[in-house]
Amino acid sequence: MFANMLPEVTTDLAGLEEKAAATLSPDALGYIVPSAGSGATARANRAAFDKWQIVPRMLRGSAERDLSCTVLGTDMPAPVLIAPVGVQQLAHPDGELATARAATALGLTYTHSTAATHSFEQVAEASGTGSRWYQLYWPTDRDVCISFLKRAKDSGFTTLVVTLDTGVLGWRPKDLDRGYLPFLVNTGLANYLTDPAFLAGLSKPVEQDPAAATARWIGMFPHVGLAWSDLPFLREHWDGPIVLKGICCVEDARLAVDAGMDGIIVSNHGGRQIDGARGSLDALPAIATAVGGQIAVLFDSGVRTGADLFKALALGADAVLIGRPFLYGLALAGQSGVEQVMRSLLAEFDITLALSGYGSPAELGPSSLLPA
Ligand SMILES: Cc1cc2nc3c(=O)[nH]c(=O)nc-3n(C[C@H](O)[C@H](O)[C@H](O)COP(=O)(O)O)c2cc1C
Ligand SMILES: O=C(O)C(=O)c1ccccc1
Repeated sequence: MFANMLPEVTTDLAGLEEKAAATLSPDALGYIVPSAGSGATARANRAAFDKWQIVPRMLRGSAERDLSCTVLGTDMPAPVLIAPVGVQQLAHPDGELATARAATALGLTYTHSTAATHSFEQVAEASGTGSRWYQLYWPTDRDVCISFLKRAKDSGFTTLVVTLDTGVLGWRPKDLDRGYLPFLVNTGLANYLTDPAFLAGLSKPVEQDPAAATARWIGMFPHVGLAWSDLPFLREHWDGPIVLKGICCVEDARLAVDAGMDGIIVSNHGGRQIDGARGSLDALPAIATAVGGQIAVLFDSGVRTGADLFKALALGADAVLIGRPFLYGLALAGQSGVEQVMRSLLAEFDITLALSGYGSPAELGPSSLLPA
């Protein structure tokens, strides 16, 4: 009888990458798993978690834990979200639709990437009553930007996440050596190719001149010149909460507060952008101390296990985004794979809380950890 209780996707969260790697095409593998340059930032992300150890407390546990929380008006069953990840069809043919469905099934918030392989409207339908946020890659074309914001709002995306660390794609040798741009562009343009403002800039239908569509996208994606003074434009065109993604230091966190932002995501993009950047978790404590309580402080990069969730929350994160692990679940078993990975993460987190003497994530704090 126990045979049908065996998990389809491994519960070994730290071993997911190896399992998923075996199912991915060489293009997908080269794109999803590696990081920028020599991989130093990705290693720093993991090393940052190993610098902290959990201090378990005895005889004060709660028989029932309550993991729920509210972040920027979004109710969450646990302080965990699905990170924005582009081109998810590389991992599985159902792509973002499977991920959005899995998020809805678990009550988790799904964050829709501008570089998705399914459009706002398709994802909204798949997500149904589920909670959804929208991640903006701010196009240099003003009309396309405004159109994206409007479509996201009309499709029920409640919070805007603005990614600042990808003004241009990082130096990724594993992709560059395979000449990866065509597959990235061919799969990752769903939002653009369904956008009236994007299509209005093309002189021929896309089918007749796909290269022109690609060129238009390449022309508007890089946005290195963005400045703090550009942010009021977003307030004009977005009436919900706005969160800046990619914050790595206290100075920028303070500027986000000064700019009237509602939250930040402390993140180095999973090590995919700058090679040799500091570990994301290394940046978190000082940022949380400086601006926590004034704006929402979210975190990602390098989280792999429930114990990692515990550490990030103890160091001041209000909630944590999960990147590659859910993508590995998607690669292994589509919607069900995403659900299994996220369930495992949440279960391990709950067990870690229980064993350490906590009844809820809000009880975690600096005294929950000691330096290793
Ligand atoms: C394949 C892949 C594609 C990504 N695409 C996006 C994206 O479109 N927008 C974005 O803001 N971040 C993107 N990210 C970064 C994630 O949102 C997140 O910051 C990162 O994956 C967290 O690190 P982790 O993978 O170690 O959990 C992507 C990450 C991966 C692995
Ligand atoms: O690869 C990424 O990390 C990413 O953010 C991205 C950027 C452009 C298109 C697709 C994904």
